[in-house]
This record gives sequence, C-alpha cells and structure tokens, in this order.
Amino acid sequence: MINKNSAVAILGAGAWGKALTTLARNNVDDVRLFSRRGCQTLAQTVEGADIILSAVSIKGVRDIVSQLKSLSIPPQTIFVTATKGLDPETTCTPSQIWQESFPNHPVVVLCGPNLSKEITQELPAATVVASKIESAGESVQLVFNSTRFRVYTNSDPLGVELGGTLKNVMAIAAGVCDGLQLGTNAKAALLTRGLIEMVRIGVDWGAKPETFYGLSGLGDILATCNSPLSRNYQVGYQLGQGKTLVEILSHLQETAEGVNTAKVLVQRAKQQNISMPITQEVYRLLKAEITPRQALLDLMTRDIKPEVDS
Ligand SMILES: NC(=O)C1=CN([C@@H]2O[C@H](COP(=O)(O)OP(=O)(O)OC[C@H]3O[C@@H](n4cnc5c(N)ncnc54)[C@H](OP(=O)(O)O)[C@@H]3O)[C@@H](O)[C@H]2O)C=CC1
Ligand SMILES: O=C(CO)COP(=O)(O)O
Repeated sequence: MINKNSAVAILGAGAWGKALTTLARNNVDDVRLFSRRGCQTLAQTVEGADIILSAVSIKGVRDIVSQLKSLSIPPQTIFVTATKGLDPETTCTPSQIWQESFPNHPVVVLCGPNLSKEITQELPAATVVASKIESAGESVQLVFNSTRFRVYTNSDPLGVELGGTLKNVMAIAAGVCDGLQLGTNAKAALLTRGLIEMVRIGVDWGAKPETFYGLSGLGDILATCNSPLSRNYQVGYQLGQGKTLVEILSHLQETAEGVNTAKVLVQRAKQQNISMPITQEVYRLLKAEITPRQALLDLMTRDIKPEVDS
C-alpha cells in the first residue's frame, strides 16, 4: 500500500507534470520529476518507484514508453497516464499505448477539470483516477488526494481518458464561439451538442456513456470551455478573432492537444461512420479550409433532425 515512504516518479516537467509533483509531495516524501532537459536520467528517476506517472504531451508518449521498455521495471509498478491526446498513427489513447507496452502492469488514468495554473495557485479542484484494477486506482488516489485536491476513483479508464481528451476539441470550438461573440445561447447549444458527439464516439470506442457526465467529461467541458487559462480555448478564441493557426501556435508556449486530437478524431469518426459535425468543422477551420463564420453557417444549416439519436 502507498504511504509516506513510497516513491513516485513523474515524467515530463511541463505545466501539468510540475503541478502534479507539488500535489504528490503533500503525501509522499520521495517524488522525483523527470525532464528531457534535466540532469537526472530516466533510469535514475524511475529506479525503485512504486508509481510512474507520465504527464508528457502525446507527441512524447511513444518515445518515453520505448525508453522505459528498455529498463527492467518490476511488474508491481503502477503506470499512471495524465496525457490528454490521441496517437496520430493508430488513434489509440495513451492508456491503450501504456497497457499494450506493459501488459502485466496496472495502468491508471488521471483526468479531470484541472487547469494547472489554478492548481499551482492552490485553488481547490477535483479529479478522477480510473483503472480496471481497483487497488491500483486506490493507490494513486492516496498519492494525490488532499484537502485542496479531491480525487475520486472510477472503473472506466477509457471513458475517463476520452472525456478529458475529446473535450479539448470542444474547448477550441467554445473559444471560436466566444471570439466571434455569438452569445450565451450559442455556447450552451454548442457544448451540449458537443458533449453528445463525445458520448457518441466514446461509446463506439468502448467507454460507458455515464462516464462522460462526470468530472472528466462534463466537468472538464465546464472548466476549459469557459476559461482563458485553457490553451485549447485560447487557440479557438484567437481563430474566432481572425488569426491564423500558425500565428497562434507561434505565440503559445505550451501544448494545445486539441489541434492534433481534432485531426485524429475526424479520421476515427470516418472509419467508424460516426457523425461528428462540430469536430469536423473545428478540423476544417484548423486547416484553414473555412472561416469561423462559415463553420457557424455549416452547423446551423445542417438537415433538421430529432434531438436524441434513435
Ligand atoms: N496544463 C494543464 O492544465 C493540463 C494538462 N494536461 C495534459 O498533460 C499533457 C502535458 O501538458 P502540459 O504539461 O500542460 O504541457 P507543456 O507544454 O507545459 O509541457 C509538455 C510536456 O510534454 C513533455 N514531452 C515529452 N516528450 C515530448 C516531445 N517529444 N515533444 C514535446 N513535449 C514532450 C515535456 O517534457 P520535458 O519536461 O521533458 O520537456 C513536457 O512535460 C498534455 O497532454 C495535456 O493535455 C492534463 C491536465 C491539465
Ligand atoms: O485539460 C486541461 C484542464 O483540465 C487543460 O486544458 P488546456 O490543455 O486547454 O490548457
């Protein structure tokens, strides 16, 4: 069982990796943070760790996984993934990559409405740790839970992970909506229909529908789609104001995973024959095929239909 003397290795010293390190240090003395630019090697960082948490952005996940595979990690070590992205080659989620590479290890997803800037300011927040292996989720809960960070367990890792990942596309859409100053009614309609899109593809993927109405789906929509602290929202907002994606990304210091996720999602939706009109418009806008106003018109002039899928 996890206690004060356990060892936790956090991989990726970006905004989220640093915030999670501070949270873990409330409960565990030995918390190490690995960066590609740091002086400690990956092997030194993970040596004897009970839990290895990856907070690297999706483009670094395969690389870190393959580096870890070349080390001998004991089978009881728990892997935790906090990445909110999709693999462009396979459309796999990060937890699927981790589980496929380490089939005998417990894998836990950590995901929720967790804007790192607010967490760094010690404002209260809640999150979800999800695993098929109950005891692994409970161990990770003990590492991160505190009076300012309430951690819930969940048994649907895929749903929790997709909730946090797919909402990044909706955060871009929400930013566009606000950048165009379309008003509160438009935003409510956009996000409600956006959540329905997330559930539609998520259920097809194998996730439970109810998971999307929890912290990592609806909760993360409420946080990121309404906050200028969200990088994905910022991307959308500036697109709505007429900037190009290249211009926006050249000034954005940190990762906006929704840009890549929109592309992967469109690919997966096409393969699976699933209707995702908002995601499709976000993708076309990101590719500069259409303007924000054209995206709005496309959505408003779709064929009329019942609200609930039959
Ligand atoms: N910031 C937030 O509020 C939250 C972020 N997340 C998710 O966490 C992940 C990381 O986000 P965040 O820390 O904010 O991002 P940052 O842009 O601040 O940092 C990028 C992170 O990815 C790591 N990385 C490893 N390999 C690569 C690579 N090849 N290319 C680029 N980066 C690489 C970096 O590691 P290194 O230190 O070695 O450079 C760094 O930790 C994302 O998937 C994000 O969606 C989830 C919840 C909240
Ligand atoms: O996922 C997040 C908060 O839950 C962070 O959102 P951004 O990546 O859009 O900043």
